[in-house]
Amino acid sequence: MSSPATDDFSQHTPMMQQYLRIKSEYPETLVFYRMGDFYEVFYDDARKANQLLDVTLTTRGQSGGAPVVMAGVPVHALDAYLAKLIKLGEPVAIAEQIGEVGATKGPVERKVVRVVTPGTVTDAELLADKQDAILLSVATQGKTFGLAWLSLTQGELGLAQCGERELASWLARLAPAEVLVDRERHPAAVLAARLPITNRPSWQFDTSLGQRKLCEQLGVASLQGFNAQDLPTAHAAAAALLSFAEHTQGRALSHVKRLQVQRATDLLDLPPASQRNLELTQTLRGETSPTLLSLLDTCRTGMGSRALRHCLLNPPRDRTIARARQDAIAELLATGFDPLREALRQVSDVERISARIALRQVRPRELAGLRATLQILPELAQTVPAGSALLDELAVGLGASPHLAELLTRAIAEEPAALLREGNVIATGFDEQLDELRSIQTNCDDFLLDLETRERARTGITNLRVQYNKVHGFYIEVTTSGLDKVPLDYQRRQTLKNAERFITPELKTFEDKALSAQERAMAREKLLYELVIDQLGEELPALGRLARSLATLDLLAAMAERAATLNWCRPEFVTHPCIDIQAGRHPVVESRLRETGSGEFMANDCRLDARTKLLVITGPNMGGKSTFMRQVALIALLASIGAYVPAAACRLGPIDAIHTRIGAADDLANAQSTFMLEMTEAAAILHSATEQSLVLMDEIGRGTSTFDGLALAGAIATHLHDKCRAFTLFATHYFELTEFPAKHTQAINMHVSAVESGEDIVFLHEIQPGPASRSYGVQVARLAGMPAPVVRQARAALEALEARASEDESQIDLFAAPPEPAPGALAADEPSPLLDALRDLDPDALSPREALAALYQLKSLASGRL
Ligand SMILES: Nc1ncnc2c1ncn2[C@@H]1O[C@H](COP(=O)(O)OP(=O)(O)OP(=O)(O)O)[C@@H](O)[C@H]1O
Repeated sequence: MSSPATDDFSQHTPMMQQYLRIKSEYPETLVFYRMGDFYEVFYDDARKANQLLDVTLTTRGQSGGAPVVMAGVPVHALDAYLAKLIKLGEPVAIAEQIGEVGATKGPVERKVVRVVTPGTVTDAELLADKQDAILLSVATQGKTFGLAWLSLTQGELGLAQCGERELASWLARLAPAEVLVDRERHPAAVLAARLPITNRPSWQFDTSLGQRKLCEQLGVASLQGFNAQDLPTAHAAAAALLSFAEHTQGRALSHVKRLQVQRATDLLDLPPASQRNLELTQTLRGETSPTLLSLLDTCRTGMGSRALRHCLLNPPRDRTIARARQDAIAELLATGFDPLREALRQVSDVERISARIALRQVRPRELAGLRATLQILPELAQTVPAGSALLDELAVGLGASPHLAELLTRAIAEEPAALLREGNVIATGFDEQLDELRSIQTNCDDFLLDLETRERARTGITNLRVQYNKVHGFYIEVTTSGLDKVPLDYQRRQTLKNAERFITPELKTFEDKALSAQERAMAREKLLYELVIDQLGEELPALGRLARSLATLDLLAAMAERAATLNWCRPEFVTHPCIDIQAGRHPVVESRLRETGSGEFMANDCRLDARTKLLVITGPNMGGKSTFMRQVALIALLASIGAYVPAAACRLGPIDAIHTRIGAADDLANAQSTFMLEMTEAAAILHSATEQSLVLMDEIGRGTSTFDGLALAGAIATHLHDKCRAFTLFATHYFELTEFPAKHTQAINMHVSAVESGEDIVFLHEIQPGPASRSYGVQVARLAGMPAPVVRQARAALEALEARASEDESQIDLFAAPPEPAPGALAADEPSPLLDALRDLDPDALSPREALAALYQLKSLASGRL
């Protein structure tokens, strides 16, 4: 049968009634119901578990007149199963036994203690070491989107608001593990990003509820202190976010005390296409290496790796942070970073351990790891060079809480058991009562030996043995041959094939004492552990500071190491617009060449400034155009995060965005053809690029017929040059575009060089001024192993085409200013201030004087004077 309806519980067994009640509160979530050493799942959940986890379906007894379909997973294997389900985007509610067994009539009390979802996992085993799980909530109000996100392990909240066009960038930048949306409204960008979605009821996306919850969470009366008061849509998202996070953790989130408001204008805009095309964290094939991140990440800790990924995807526009990081890296390079990196090897993941302390899920061995980290802090601090403001500040962060190390040393055993319920977690000497209870257990062996000797002497049974097992407790075992000597005070406990087992009043008294001592020791240990967590909980802010200091030190030391190993230089920031790179290299291509021994990378300059804003780059396929363009973008990005860059020298003015339009595969899943995708991305760039943006356009227009493509490429280049005035690298195979600079003062021609030797072609990968002389497509095809007859035919056809083209003298101006549209013929999507003003007018709300003023304004707009 499928899961029983919720209203007929009474026909079920008491245990199934309890289960069904719990399940009715989590109808859309798999419920893991604890029964002794197993978590059981029932009915439809069991069938799902059978499919997803390959666990065996069974039936057990009857309840409500039908067999109970169930499946189970052993408690010790829970993490492995959870990891699998989380990967599949399947949330799990964990119902534990919270009452004493046998304390009440009927089944032992059970309660859902937490719900594990992709965005709210905190278990070290379930999280990727180098990536944080971000839970994001998206609210929609009119055309505004509100974002609120939470990293449970970092204890940090984020808020932002954006328009529809920017939403995709935010999603790409945050890369959430789970997105909460109003079940009535699914924003298109969220669907397109194909992220795991969790639906929440509409009423939870409420602005005033969000404000209240945020204030409560942060312990403040107003959000003004965080500069977060004027973000109503983000507050609505926060309402749903905080409710969900509390619901999954089954408790308030006491450690979440930091709030960061991000405004799109604070960050360098890196749209999803740029992240993808520049292969920042993933290759175009979706692998994690080789990418910029995989090359940069030599961090020694998971905290450092996560901080590095975060800073790579969130480059600030303001250069203050970058300058501070550069100073720190310079200091580390001058003084040496190896001792610091060596010390960082011994550091455990303080960030995640702190979160698990806050959520009261921390395991004994994690506390032992925290203790070891705290103990080496003084030594680690010695390895941080002085002299840079940032390093000095971070060194102070390491000085946190010496008494915490002392508490953990006193309280936690040197090598604690993996789980609290295994005992031997609290150190000897920490608590008198616990020591006493434990000594009863240790003395147990002595007592049993002593009793055995005494009883052998008393009864004359020489092979009599005193023993213990879990099921029958303590007993005296006598083999059949000795049974006639058994005294009267021996009471039979169990009969075996060749022996009998007995108990005596003395042994019974001892058993009661020993067993209760064990139970009491266990309970005492649990209580003491909770008290230690309480004390640690009070130090969470200090632990948070420590985690951030360690993460940043690791990140800076890794950046210094990369700069030294890969021979990178410190970029200089200037206030005037320019991108001036001397002997720049593509870091990933360069290291690949080195690894595979395929030769040296050819370094190239790039000079863009107020006078030269657009480079038309031509040259043969495989010549290195894409590599050159990407390297310029990567260098600009690396500089923005404060890293050194792969160049001999580099000077950069302000940059607000990196836009890229580079060939991509068809996006079949979103039903977009290659050409449609190309135009959509190009349109987005033309709409948002500014004078401070860097734009890479690689072979725009190649997805359609030659004339269409050429015409579009010309018009797009003109728009970028005349209207956006962005720094643009424009690679193209259309030779006609080499005419562009003749008519556009801020554009110049560049080409990648190649030389012909006989029928072959040799790529020099050198960027030189001027247009390319020809495209060498046929030679490249020959290199690629094209059959000789095809190459011959193509060469002949090419010659004929070139001859015909040179006969046709008629010239078309590809770059002429666009003709004015006929009056009244505005395209539907073309912005018109006149129509906008007209639409905004509400005639019923105007006084006669206002109506007259409005009429004048409309007339001015119509004549183009406004
Ligand atoms: N500066 C360089 N030094 C050494 N090798 C290079 C350099 N630039 C590119 N290469 C090598 O040449 C290959 C092709 O480069 P790239 O893809 O940039 O060419 P392209 O001109 O954009 O070609 P296409 O027009 O076919 O896209 C790279 O994979 C790399 O191995």
